[in-house]
Amino acid sequence: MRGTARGLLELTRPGNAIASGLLTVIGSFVAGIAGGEAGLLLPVPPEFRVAAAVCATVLAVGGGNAINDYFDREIDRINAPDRPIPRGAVSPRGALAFSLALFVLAVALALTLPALAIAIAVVNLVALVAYTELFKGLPGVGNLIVAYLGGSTFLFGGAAVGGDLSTVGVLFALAALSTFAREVVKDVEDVAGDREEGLHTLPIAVGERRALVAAAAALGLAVLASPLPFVVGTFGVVYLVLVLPADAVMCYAAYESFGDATAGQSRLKYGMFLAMASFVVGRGFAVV
Ligand SMILES: CC(C)=CCC/C(C)=C/CC/C(C)=C/CC/C(C)=C/COC[C@H](O)COP(=O)(O)O
Ligand SMILES: CC(C)=CCC/C(C)=C/CC/C(C)=C/CC/C(C)=C/COP(=O)(O)OP(=O)(O)O
Ligand SMILES: [Mg+2]
Repeated sequence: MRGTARGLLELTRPGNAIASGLLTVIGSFVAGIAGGEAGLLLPVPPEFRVAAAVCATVLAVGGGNAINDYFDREIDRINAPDRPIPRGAVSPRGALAFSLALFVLAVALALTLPALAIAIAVVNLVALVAYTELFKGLPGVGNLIVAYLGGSTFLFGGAAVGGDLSTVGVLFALAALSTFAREVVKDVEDVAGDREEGLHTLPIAVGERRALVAAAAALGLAVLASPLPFVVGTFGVVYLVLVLPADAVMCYAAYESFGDATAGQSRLKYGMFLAMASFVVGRGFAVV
């Protein structure tokens, strides 16, 4: 039983779910927490809406990850044998029921938010459910969807408080470009299992080297655009100082991916978390 509970928690990829919740908080603060009441079904105060949006994000990401592992249960015998379903900690039916329960809770919380936030939540939930079966096997399409999903957390947080989405839009682009790069590197890592399953991911369709060049180009664009929250947005100079080391880690990771995709995608994630920290601290210093 304890094994099952641990397996269920692992299915949600709690680190990613919590990080996504943090991106939502950042979106709310950057957009302006005192934002408007337009399009609300219920008269919910903005502070409660931030909490509801964060919890909806954490639950939706947890559900999205669990349903991905449900659909990937065969392929993960090759690509990820230690995941909870292939190692027997959780049954496929249990994983599916768990993910649906998380989605229902996420929708219930999203209904307390303005219309734009509800629309983002609905689009994201459809994308999360459809991703593995419909889009993951089309070259680049699945990667673009996960990139959109990662970036959309900022928009969701901003929309939850009815705030100004201009700087939030820049954060969306940075997160989406860097997530696209990492997803392509992850596909290079997974080529063996994906090929056996008949998927046409980007590296299978165009070759590993070209796919890695596309990933490096997307990451390069993100790094070049990373000063924008300072230049055209509301971020202070502390942000600029902190984002530079994050940029350096991500550039090195993209280079490393050409020799070792597993090490590259893992370092890329570390760089993205550093960038996320620079958003939090840099934005905080702009306020005081
Ligand atoms: C250049 C620049 C400043 C970029 C910004 C980078 C930034 C802040 C990116 C946000 C990405 C982030 C921390 C996302 C949270 C976690 C998340 C939603 C990850 C996506 O997960 C999908 C992935 O395929 C799951 O795999 P794994 O992580 O290997 O378990
Ligand atoms: C704001 C709201 C309502 C939702 C947020 C939605 C977000 C941020 C989702 C993040 C991306 C996510 C969790 C995608 C889930 C599916 C996925 C790509 C899981 C990764 O699975 P792996 O098994 O590592 O990779 P592949 O299955 O793609 O090969
Ligand atoms: Mg998977």
